[in-house]
Amino acid sequence: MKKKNDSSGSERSVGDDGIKYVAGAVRNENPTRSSIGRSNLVERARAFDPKFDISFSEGKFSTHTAESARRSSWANLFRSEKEPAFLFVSPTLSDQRRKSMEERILGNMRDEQNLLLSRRTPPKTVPRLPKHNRVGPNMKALLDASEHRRTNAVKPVHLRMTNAVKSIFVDKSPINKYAFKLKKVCAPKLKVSAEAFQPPVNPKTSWQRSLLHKAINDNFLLKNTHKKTEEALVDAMETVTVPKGGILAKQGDSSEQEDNFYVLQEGKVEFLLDNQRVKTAKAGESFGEERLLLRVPNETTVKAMESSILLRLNQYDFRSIMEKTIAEEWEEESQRGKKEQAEASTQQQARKVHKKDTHKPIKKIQKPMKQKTKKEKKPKGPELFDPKSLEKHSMEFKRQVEIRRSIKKHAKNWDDLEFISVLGEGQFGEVWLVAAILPNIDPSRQEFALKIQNKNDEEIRDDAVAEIYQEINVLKQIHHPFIVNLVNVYESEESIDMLLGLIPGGELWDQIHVEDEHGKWTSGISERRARFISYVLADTLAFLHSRELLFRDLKPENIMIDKDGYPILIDFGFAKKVPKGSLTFTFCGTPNYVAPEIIQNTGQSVGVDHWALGVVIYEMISGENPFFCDDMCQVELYETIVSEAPYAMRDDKAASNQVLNIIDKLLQKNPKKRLGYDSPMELLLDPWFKGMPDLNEIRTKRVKAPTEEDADQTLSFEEENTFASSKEAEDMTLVEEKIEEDVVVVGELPLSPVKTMKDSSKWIINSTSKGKLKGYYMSPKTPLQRTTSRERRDLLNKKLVDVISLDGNAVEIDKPTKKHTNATKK
Ligand SMILES: Nc1ncnc2c1ncn2[C@@H]1O[C@H](COP(=O)(O)OP(=O)(O)OP(=O)(O)O)[C@@H](O)[C@H]1O
Repeated sequence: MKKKNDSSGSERSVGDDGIKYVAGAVRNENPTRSSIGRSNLVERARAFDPKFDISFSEGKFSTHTAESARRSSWANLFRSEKEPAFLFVSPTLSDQRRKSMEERILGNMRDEQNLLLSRRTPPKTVPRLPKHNRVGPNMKALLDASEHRRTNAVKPVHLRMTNAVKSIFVDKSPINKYAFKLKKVCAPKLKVSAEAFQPPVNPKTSWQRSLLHKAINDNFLLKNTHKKTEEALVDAMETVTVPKGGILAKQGDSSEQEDNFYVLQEGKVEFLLDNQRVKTAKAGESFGEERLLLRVPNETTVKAMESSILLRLNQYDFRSIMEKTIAEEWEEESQRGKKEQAEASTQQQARKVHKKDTHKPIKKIQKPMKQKTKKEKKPKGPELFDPKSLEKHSMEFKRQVEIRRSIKKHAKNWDDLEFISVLGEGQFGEVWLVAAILPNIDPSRQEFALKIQNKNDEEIRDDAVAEIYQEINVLKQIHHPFIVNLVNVYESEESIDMLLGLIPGGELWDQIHVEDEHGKWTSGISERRARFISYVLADTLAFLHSRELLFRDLKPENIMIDKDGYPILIDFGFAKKVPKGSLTFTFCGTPNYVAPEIIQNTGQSVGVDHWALGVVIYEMISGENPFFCDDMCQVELYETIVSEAPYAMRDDKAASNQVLNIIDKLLQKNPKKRLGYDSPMELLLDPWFKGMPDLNEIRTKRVKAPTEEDADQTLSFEEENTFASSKEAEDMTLVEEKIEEDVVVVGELPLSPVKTMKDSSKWIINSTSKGKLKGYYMSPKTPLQRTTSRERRDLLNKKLVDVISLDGNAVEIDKPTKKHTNATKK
């Protein structure tokens, strides 16, 4: 084990065995016991994985309040007040993530910033259980159990933990999953409609204007705004002066008055975390961009270090200006497009007439031609879902209609339901397993899920009740085999409760992240299943989009798996009707899944769901989020989504070229270039879905959904799907040396020879048509991983250009049957 001291006194360790370790720690002078306990931590870490190593070093840090702890990630660094803190990183973490974490955490330690975090946030104390007068049989016991569950519950955090951390720190009770539940967010409603909004114009010098333009163009959130919008934003900013010691923002404050973005014109400000300076800003710098997006608590207090002049923009003005100017631009663009199209068609007609009948008087030619209504070209591909066709063919569909009718008759009231257990927890209440007796249905005792949503909860957002009604309205309109079935609605003074069809297979999240009996977590599902689930989801989204509905909260928690292994969409709280050709603007969704245009406020259309689908596919394959890193705060996450490519997928994950390609196409930053923007068929006809069963067979569930047990078949499900993977990760440097030894270059490689992974006695080579090797190769001796980083691919390209022979034996190469396009991730 090599150890390298850095200037902070923290240590970094690199294992000789090729496994990456990072372990650093700081502790204060009074290292008594912590709630976790250092030795306990080491012991548990090693129980999880004997190779897991942790080293410690001395350092100083100051005390923390629960508030600062709450705002930070608790995945990598743990402490409780006046007690030791530990930094550790899962050995399964990819190089890139590890590096980024190391830089952030150790870098921050060097800056003497305190990043030390608390393990738990305080339990929720507000009881939000149904009132006793509404209690059905056995409810008392359930209430007690539920109360216990609640007081012991770990409040949902917006961050994911590395698997290693999960397995060490999370106790094994069923409440644990709530610890990982991602919180959804939504911006407050605008006070006046953007159309009616009159953007303010505050006078400014030309010097101030250029300062603001520069600040806008330097800011990840604002830099892509159009010229007109940018001018309006500059106009709207107002000048504020603060004396030395004046407070611009208070830590933890989430009031409307603090929804401001600032550009510092003159002076200096400091950012205080629990009264300790963590950062300063000088003239020309900006801060507070997160407050333009959402009403979130301030991370720090911002205080003027000297008398300062700032330019300020508030959230409502920002959002209204964006919405107004972008909607206008959008409208202008579409009018321009229509005009150009009409002109082109008139000219074409005129040319035709002119050609045919040149002797006719010009006047006649100029007469507006009656435009032939061109039959819209039907895109090639499967037909979109039509509920009527299903009504005719699907027994299950008919049964649902009967059940809905029967409930209206036999379980009209809440009291007619039998409460069985809690199935899940939502933001404003719980989801219960309930049963109703329906005499005309076989069997007569039918089980459902009851989503209880409290109207008077003190934590409830202003717009949340409207959201509940919105969800009900949307679900009432749509009937689809893969969208949760709304059976009935019960309303009282306290809550609005939705009786839903029971989806017994749990959330997709639970299938992606699985804990075995030893507490070890594995993440990711087989590509075969991921492909099936994605195909069904793409079809379901196409249906919603054809109804002009955006879902806006696609994530593994909102995709349930039914008894047959099919994915069902739940939670339509953010679904919104957006007419074709229009945009919507309000920031809604779950941070890890929001598209760049949501963050940048440039208008949302179908692309936001396609982006989220890209993230979900990435997560199903890799078990990780493509943009989120364990110690990120929300602004960093948003910046990564807007500006950076997804993380390279971990090398121990099997992934075909096709899946990497579709992820790339869905995670296009520009929504107009994103797969599915022009037509849902683009998505359904993507090469990754080639060979999928007929959609009508799927919609009527006549196709058996693949299970994890079928995972082996994955590799032969299509000849052109190339796989190369090994579960044992190899250290990159070792692999590179072996390439040098083993590879003999003998000739030219014409096209893409493809073999399945099972045939691992041969090299698997996948090249582009130009003869450059890019992508997959393996041998029994050197189980190389699919290359994931561009530098590494380039390096290998140089080394493995033409035909490859292993240990002197010529490689048997099959003649390719099909030409492969775009074989690797760019
Ligand atoms: N029809 C159902 N069948 C079985 N379980 C369900 C059903 N609907 C919801 N659940 C469970 O309850 C959980 C919460 O439901 P849902 O996501 O609809 O609530 P929510 O209040 O919108 O949650 P959040 O706001 O946290 O996303 C789900 O994640 C799931 O585990």
